[in-house]
Amino acid sequence: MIKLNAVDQKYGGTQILWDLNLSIKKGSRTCIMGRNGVGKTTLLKVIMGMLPISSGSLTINDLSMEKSTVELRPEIGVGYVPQGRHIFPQLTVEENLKISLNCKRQKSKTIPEYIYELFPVLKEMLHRRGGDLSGGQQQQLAIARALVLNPSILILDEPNEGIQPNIVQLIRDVLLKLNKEHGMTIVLVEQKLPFARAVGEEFVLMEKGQVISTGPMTQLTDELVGKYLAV
Ligand SMILES: Nc1ncnc2c1ncn2[C@@H]1O[C@H](COP(=O)(O)OP(=O)(O)OP(=O)(O)O)[C@@H](O)[C@H]1O
Repeated sequence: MIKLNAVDQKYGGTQILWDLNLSIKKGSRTCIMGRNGVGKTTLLKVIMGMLPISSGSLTINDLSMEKSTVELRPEIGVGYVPQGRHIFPQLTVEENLKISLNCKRQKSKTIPEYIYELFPVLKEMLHRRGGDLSGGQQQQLAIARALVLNPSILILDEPNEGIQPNIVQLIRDVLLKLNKEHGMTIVLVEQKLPFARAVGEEFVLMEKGQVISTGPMTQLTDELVGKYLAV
């Protein structure tokens, strides 16, 4: 369970998140939506401990996280796939994956086989440099790298940005499988409505740094879409 209560966040003097309240259930698939610049990425970075909060509280699995840094997230089972992927271009696919194994939580020092079952292309390209992969392959690598630590919560920031349709489908299927078969909590920022509807079972709508509506995806009405998502 991830819980934010009355969270404010500022970049220098500019306040981005305002009195933000949010509760994400264990085992759910939650899609955070809203127009460009409303604070979706900032919210994920706050959850990840990459940005400090000015006031309010953040708990993950009932642990108080306001003061804890990003390094603690893998230790408590939170995986993150950042916007833009951020893989290491000079390292091979295998080296990119093995970097996660340095985390203390990880007792085994081998890459779990199920990762290659989810993303077979990575096994074929194990010794290729990350920077030489296509955008879609890099995105698979970014997700796989987060999965190496067997997280119980996986947080993804626009995993489909600039990705071709067949890889978008693969990512959709992988996220559904991780949730349904591994019980993983999935939290994603997604702009594209069809993908959000296919993967999310809960929606969170943001506007001007606040959560203004939440509920089951089936209740994301055309009126809400028109008001808060349509450009
Ligand atoms: N490092 C920063 N310093 C100052 N302001 C920032 C910084 N990063 C983001 N912002 C501002 O914070 C606001 C929210 O940005 P954020 O990236 O969280 O929005 P978003 O909803 O994820 O947008 P998008 O859909 O375009 O990715 C924007 O006005 C942005 O310009």
